[in-house]
Amino acid sequence: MSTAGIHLDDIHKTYGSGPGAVHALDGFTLHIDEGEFVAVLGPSGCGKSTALRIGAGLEQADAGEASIGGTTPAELGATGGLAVAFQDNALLPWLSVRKNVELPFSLVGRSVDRDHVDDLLRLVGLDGFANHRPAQLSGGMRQRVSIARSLVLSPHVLLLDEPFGALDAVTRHRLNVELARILDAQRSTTLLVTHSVEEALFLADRVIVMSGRPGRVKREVAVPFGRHRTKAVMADPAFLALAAELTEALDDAEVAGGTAA
Ligand SMILES: Nc1ncnc2c1ncn2[C@@H]1O[C@H](COP(=O)(O)OP(=O)(O)OP(=O)(O)O)[C@@H](O)[C@H]1O
Repeated sequence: MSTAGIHLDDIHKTYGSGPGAVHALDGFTLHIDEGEFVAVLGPSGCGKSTALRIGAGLEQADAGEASIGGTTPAELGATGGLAVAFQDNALLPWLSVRKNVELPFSLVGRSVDRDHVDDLLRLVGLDGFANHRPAQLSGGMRQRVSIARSLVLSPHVLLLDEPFGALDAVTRHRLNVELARILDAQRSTTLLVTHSVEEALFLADRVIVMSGRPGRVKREVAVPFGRHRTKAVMADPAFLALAAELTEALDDAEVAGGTAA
């Protein structure tokens, strides 16, 4: 087994009980190799975030096993080896941009690496905003702070739950390019939950399509482009063909599983 690969094995998860119980995952299995980037697509409510939260140790599976290189996600998270970024960027409003990005150092009891924080702020285009508070930033800028914070400890494992979902298309694409560049330098094992087929294909080494709830892996596509992708790849006939294939698989999953969350 790889040292920092993500292993979700035969995961079952039901919320609640009785007639109102929601069967979110039923035998969900996903293995991500060390350094690999996997994007997960699926109908709304199919259990994507549930799978990610179980992989992050934020939620317990009813049955099945979540492990990362032989340890539990919670143990890895406690040492800073695992980081999560959500769409709701959850910055602390009373702290500056810099202090928000530095926060994970104190959470794991490490001294702040100011040079690394400076590098990250530069990489996400926020070096002129280090002393601003979140309320003084646009939504896209706050999202970049959140991304920088998730990367600051150079985590082995990065879990991204729709981190760009609330952004306009132009900002979203720019952040996709920035993230790809950062992950080129810092090879975190990455799981991205997204609703965007193009985002999945632009960023990932492999794309998974889940079925409607209870979610299982329904389709899997290896992305045949190297890292160092530029916008031009999105016009490549192979990219367009894969985007069409994944969109169809997603439509089929919605029809088969219904969309009620
Ligand atoms: N804490 C919870 N309590 C009860 N039900 C929950 C909870 N979290 C998720 N669910 C339910 O489990 C199902 C799967 O939710 P989940 O958030 O994993 O789906 P998703 O695929 O990420 O959806 P979306 O794409 O809309 O974000 C949904 O029906 C949701 O309502």
